[in-house]
Amino acid sequence: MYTFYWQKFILPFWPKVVIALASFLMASVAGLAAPIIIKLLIDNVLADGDLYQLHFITAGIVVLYLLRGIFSYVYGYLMAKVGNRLIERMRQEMFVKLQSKDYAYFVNNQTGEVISLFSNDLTLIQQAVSVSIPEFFIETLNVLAILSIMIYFDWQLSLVTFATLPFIFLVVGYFNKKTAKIGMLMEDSLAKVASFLHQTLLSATIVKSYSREEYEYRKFSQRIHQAAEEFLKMQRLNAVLVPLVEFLAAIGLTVIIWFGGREVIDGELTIGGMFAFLVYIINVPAPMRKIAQAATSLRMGTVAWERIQQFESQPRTIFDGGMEAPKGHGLVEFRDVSFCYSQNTGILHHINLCARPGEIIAIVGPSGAGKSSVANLLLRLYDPTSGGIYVDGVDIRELNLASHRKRIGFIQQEPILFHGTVRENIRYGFPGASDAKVEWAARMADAHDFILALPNGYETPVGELGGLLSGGQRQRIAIARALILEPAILLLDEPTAALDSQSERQVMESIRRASGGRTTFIITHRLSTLMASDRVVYLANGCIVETGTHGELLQRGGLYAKAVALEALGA
Ligand SMILES: Nc1ncnc2c1ncn2[C@@H]1O[C@H](COP(=O)(O)OP(=O)(O)OP(=O)(O)O)[C@@H](O)[C@H]1O
Repeated sequence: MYTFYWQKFILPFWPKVVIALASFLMASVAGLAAPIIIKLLIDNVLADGDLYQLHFITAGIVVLYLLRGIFSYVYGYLMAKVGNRLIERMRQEMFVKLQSKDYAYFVNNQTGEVISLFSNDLTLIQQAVSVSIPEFFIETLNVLAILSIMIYFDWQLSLVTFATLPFIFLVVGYFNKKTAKIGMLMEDSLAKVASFLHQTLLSATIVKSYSREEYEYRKFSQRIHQAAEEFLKMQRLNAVLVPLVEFLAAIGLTVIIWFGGREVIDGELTIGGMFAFLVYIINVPAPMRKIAQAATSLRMGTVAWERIQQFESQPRTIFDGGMEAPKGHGLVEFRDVSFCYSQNTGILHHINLCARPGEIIAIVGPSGAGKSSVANLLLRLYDPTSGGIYVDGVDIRELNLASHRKRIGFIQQEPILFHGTVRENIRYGFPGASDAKVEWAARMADAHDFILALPNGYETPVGELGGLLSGGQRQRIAIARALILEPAILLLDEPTAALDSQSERQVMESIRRASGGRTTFIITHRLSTLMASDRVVYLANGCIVETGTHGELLQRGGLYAKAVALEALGA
């Protein structure tokens, strides 16, 4: 945390940080001077009845507090500015890191917890860095300065008064430890609430269709109740801490009145000196509380920092090969490919497959056979455990990831459209595409006519995740979005599974048109799609068990023919 503080906060912003800290020091010095002025006022001005000095000192007090106000403002403003800038940079850096994460990271981590890293954890770091660390050091200096001035004035009275301080330290330290512990639990609970909320938003249709609102409400309430309980515990601790510290400080005050009063009566201390002492000791609890709060917030910031470190340091497994993908026709070869996800035993075994440009290959098989895993490997979301995938004769691990993926038009069962217009969505992968190109892609995907019939044509907003369009329309826009890059390979994972038969016909028509001249893989269980393919690859338990045209495989009477007869082609 401290290396981070130095490298990310002090070094890049040092002029502002130095001015801010200097202002904070000046504001503290102005605060420290006040009791000395009170002493002057009582011992010299009031005792001598000097009216001129009284005016002078009164004006001095106004100026002193005005300066204190100005310095506090400069400190607060500059620190907030630097803190915001730091967090802005960190968010940008984290976003870049997030986008470069392996696909496996997104599968294995809860979205809400990742969002919480970007919101809660960064806010904790901002608080620690721009408020707590400077406050911790400067308020410590402040307390030390108060104590030194007190010793300078009257070391005996100081020592008697200080006898109460260790108790204040002990109490503050104890509460500090407890609050930090609860604070961390609270952060965890809040991250879980965020995660739950995110899942609820994503699954709104399921919750509604199963009428599980009450059940989800109860689960949400449980989580939020836990976070609220922890928050209450924290507030209760603070509520005890403040009066306790004030009580201990009041004991110090009583000591000064008793011991200092005797010194005044004996003529060893002036009345002004005793007042100055009282003002100083009254001023001790506030910085002590700030130190304690700063220490708590520092601890929470450190935990948040560790969580972010963990997020940033998770190793990647998919590396960019660096080589630009050569312009080719999209000849795809799986050469003896085997694969397993980290926690699984073998998923794919010795897959050998060659798909030529212009060919439509249907991948079929029972659920869990490994069909989507084949797609994941071709997209390089994962790498094979052994063997290799070659496109136009080059191992895809040697290629630049983006240039490889841009050659593949990937279409999923449930296409994700972004909040924006139809045109923006089609242009997503090719921001510089002309309107004519967008229209070309839409025509190729058989989407142009229905787009023109929308209220604002290509400028019609598609709604959150494309919710304002029908499933078939969303799918055809997704096909247009893939086609605008003129990919050599089309990869379709159950593109019509979620559609009714009329939408399926329309989408199939657009796929047929789109696949012309490209190497096309369709993972499907629809018979109509299978019959349109040039070759069927039947997968079972991660192995290719049969391959041939639909007709050939039916004639062979093997597993595929049995699956067709039983209408069990996998999903
Ligand atoms: N990200 C993952 N991490 C670990 N295991 C996974 C992952 N994705 C899939 N699997 C496992 O790998 C096996 C093959 O899954 P895959 O999704 O490739 O099958 P599929 O044939 O496409 O199935 P379906 O037709 O049901 O979609 C399954 O046993 C599944 O549990």
